[in-house]
Amino acid sequence: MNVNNLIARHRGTLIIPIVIANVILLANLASGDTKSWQELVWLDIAGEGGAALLALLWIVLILNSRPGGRVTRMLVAGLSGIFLSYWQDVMDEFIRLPDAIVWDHWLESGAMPVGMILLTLGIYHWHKEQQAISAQLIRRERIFREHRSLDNLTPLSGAHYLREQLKRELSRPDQPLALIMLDLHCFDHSRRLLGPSDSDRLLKELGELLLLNLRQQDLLCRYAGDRFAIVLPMTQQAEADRIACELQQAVRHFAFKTRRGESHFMTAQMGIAVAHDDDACSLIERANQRLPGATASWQAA
Ligand SMILES: Nc1nc2c(ncn2[C@@H]2O[C@H](COP(=O)(O)OP(=O)(O)OP(=O)(O)O)[C@@H](O)[C@H]2O)c(=O)[nH]1
Repeated sequence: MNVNNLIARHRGTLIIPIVIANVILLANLASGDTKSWQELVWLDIAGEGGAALLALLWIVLILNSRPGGRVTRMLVAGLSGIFLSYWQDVMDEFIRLPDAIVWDHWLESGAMPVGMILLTLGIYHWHKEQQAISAQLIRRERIFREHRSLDNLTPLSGAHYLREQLKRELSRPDQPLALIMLDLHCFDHSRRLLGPSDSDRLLKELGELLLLNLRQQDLLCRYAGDRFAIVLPMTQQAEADRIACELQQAVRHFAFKTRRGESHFMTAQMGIAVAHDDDACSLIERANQRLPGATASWQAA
């Protein structure tokens, strides 16, 4: 946990419970008498003090794992209420307040339920937020399932994973399956123009772009170099043609930004094969051969 970073990001949110805790401490000291050593009940101090410290720790953990914003503020406000209620409880163990004072009871009994309500609302909105994030990530889930076969640049799965997945898909009888091979046009020229670092980033960003244009069930792999493979389960020729066309448009309109801030445009060529009594290798071979200018010997690394 980087404390400096945490303080820099959430200074405003952190400072409020700390200032209130100090005000409560001063108010107790100003209004009451300190208890003698013999009067202290150590079990209560440990229980209430421990609970206050835990609530404080939760605040720090939440701030450390979340960006700022409404949901984070709600969670912190809820936990702050719980923390301040326990904090006043601990004060009672050290300082005796006159019977005429009632604000300590209000603080002890009021801050806890208010804190709980705010925390519940915060958790509810966090859950909603997480659902939205999960919906975004679900398309990538297939890619991250097999970490062993990830390509270390993009990171998409490679040719080996592609063959495994094709074998699995082709073993299901009577289910149409299409494969698109997408090859960047003249990427060698782009690589020389952009340099190794920018051209690597281009491949990475292009992978992201392609993913965004695919359906949930589709699988994107980096077959080799500047060639991507897209497995389209339950897909006939017409649908595969439409998806290939959309991907081609997406690549064409992608304005990659170089480190110098210039836009670099690419085009892609497609080879589409729909499975008919194929095994994984023959389907890949046919899709590769349908790329414009393809040679039969083209193989993944
Ligand atoms: N930056 C970068 N370049 C790569 C990577 N893998 C392969 N390349 C480059 O990709 C280029 C592929 O070149 P070619 O196979 O000739 O393809 P092309 O230039 O697109 O030619 P056509 O496909 O015929 O249009 C080569 O220059 C490789 O060095 C990589 O991981 N990063």
